[in-house]
Amino acid sequence: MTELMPTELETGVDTGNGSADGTRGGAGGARLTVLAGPTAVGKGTVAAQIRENYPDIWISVSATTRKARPGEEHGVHYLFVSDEEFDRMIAADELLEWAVVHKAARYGTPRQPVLDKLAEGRPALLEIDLQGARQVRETMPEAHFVFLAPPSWDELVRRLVGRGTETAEERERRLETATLELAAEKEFDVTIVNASVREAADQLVKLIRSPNISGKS
Ligand SMILES: Nc1nc2c(ncn2[C@@H]2O[C@H](COP(=O)(O)OP(=O)(O)O)[C@@H](O)[C@H]2O)c(=O)[nH]1
Ligand SMILES: Nc1ncnc2c1ncn2[C@@H]1O[C@H](COP(=O)(O)OP(=O)(O)O)[C@@H](O)[C@H]1O
Repeated sequence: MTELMPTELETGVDTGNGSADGTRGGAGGARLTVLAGPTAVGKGTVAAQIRENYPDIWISVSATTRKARPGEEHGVHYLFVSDEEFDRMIAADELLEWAVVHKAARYGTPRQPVLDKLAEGRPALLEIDLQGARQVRETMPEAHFVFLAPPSWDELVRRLVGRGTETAEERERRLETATLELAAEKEFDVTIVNASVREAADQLVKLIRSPNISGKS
């Protein structure tokens, strides 16, 4: 695991030399980047910032069995599917990875769109939980694995409470999971500390566009 400083990130240069290893597109040297981190660290916020400002980066739309929240659109934020449809996707081997998250609902990454984007040479980003990141590491070890960390534990709790989308009981459960997730930081190639959303997003974009980190070929 490497703690990347902004100056190191500046040096990430896309050589345009793609390879045919399945995780990098031929034309643009695009590679899959996986972003994970504890609940409420700001994964969704950083991903939204990238979606808005860097349209060249493709962000995977996950399938989920959870209900849509007000303002969420099918096909934009998630593919909201029934339990039966999720079962079918698993049985048909359509998911690159999937997991039950926060003991609440199932989430999974449709495989084909990811492979299509990488084949086109377009950089692709998955914003998924730790269990999913571990599965992708098994099947696509050449991907970039990026851990988004909070500036401190207290700030993580403040963000979770401040978001106001969970009950006190759900928050307790998420914080228990967060303790385990923070301990997994060392499994990742790079850590980005999400102090400022803009800076974290910019650092992540540099990584997404960079063909190599941590000595990966
Ligand atoms: N394994 C896996 N986790 C996912 C996927 N999509 C989203 N997640 C994770 O599911 C968790 C819950 O996401 P969400 O329902 O948007 O709630 P929130 O991020 O806590 O507001 C987050 O930790 C996401 O990273 C996916 O396709 N696979
Ligand atoms: N860098 C940051 N500084 C302050 N607040 C942040 C930052 N990043 C995210 N937040 C806030 O923290 C809360 C959790 O962010 P969210 O993106 O929902 O987390 P996650 O997707 O990791 O669960 C939200 O209220 C969001 O506005």
